[in-house]
Amino acid sequence: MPALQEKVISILEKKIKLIKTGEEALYLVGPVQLPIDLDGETATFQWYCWLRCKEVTENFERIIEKLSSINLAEMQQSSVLAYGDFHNHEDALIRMHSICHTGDLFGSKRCDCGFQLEQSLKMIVEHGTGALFYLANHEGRGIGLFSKAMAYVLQENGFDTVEANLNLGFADDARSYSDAIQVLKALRTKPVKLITNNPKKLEALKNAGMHVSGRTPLWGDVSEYNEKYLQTKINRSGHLAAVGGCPND
Ligand SMILES: Nc1nc2c(ncn2[C@@H]2O[C@H](COP(=O)(O)OP(=O)(O)OP(=O)(O)O)[C@@H](O)[C@H]2O)c(=O)[nH]1
Repeated sequence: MPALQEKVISILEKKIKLIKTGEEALYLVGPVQLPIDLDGETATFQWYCWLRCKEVTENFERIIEKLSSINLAEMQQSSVLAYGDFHNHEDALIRMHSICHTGDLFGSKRCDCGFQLEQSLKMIVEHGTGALFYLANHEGRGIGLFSKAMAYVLQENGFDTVEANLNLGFADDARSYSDAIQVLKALRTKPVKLITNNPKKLEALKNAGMHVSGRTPLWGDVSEYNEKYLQTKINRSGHLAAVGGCPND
């Protein structure tokens, strides 16, 4: 093997972790220092990304060699931004954030996702220790971007969010947290406090054996554009309303 490749492999294999999940494996790469701008202040997170593979091996060279022949850009990967002493600190705040192309990237006001993404990062930094998991296979609550566009068309024709998903043949919520939880366990075993309004996320963590010490709600950025969406989350999807009532009361 040429010298450069050996060098590349020796650099990378120190930064890869194998997480066995039954017959398959997750390969976690990181940490990479990621300085992030939050309201003009720079906060440096430790960024990790993971990939699920059928092959289970500690010979990471095999995995690195395969990368250029699989079209990873066609299937987005999930990642996590950890902050502070995430492994050891007694008290950590975490967010399991479902990808939202329209809200997170475009700043769409039809949902509250973009607001929640930015706010969660700020809350984690303020808290001192935590992590934000950015779950790339969760678009549209697990239906994918193209189907979400169709769901939006239905919503523009009188359907609510839940009805739109159901009428397209999907479950209301098809998200799985299992890979993210495996990664969380690899990074931290101490208790976590979850930023969410969704009790299903708490259940997923508890059912997987994580010690969840509590929940921090996150409502906000209510507008005429997302009012109905937020109400539907509370009335039909089981989200816990803000203290004192619905977020737009
Ligand atoms: N199918 C569908 N998905 C949507 C819609 N608006 C936002 N989403 C997706 O919903 C996901 C976020 O789920 P939410 O139900 O808003 O919130 P949650 O993650 O369950 O709960 P929180 O932790 O409190 O944010 C993201 O993946 C968005 O892409 C919509 O109108 N239809």
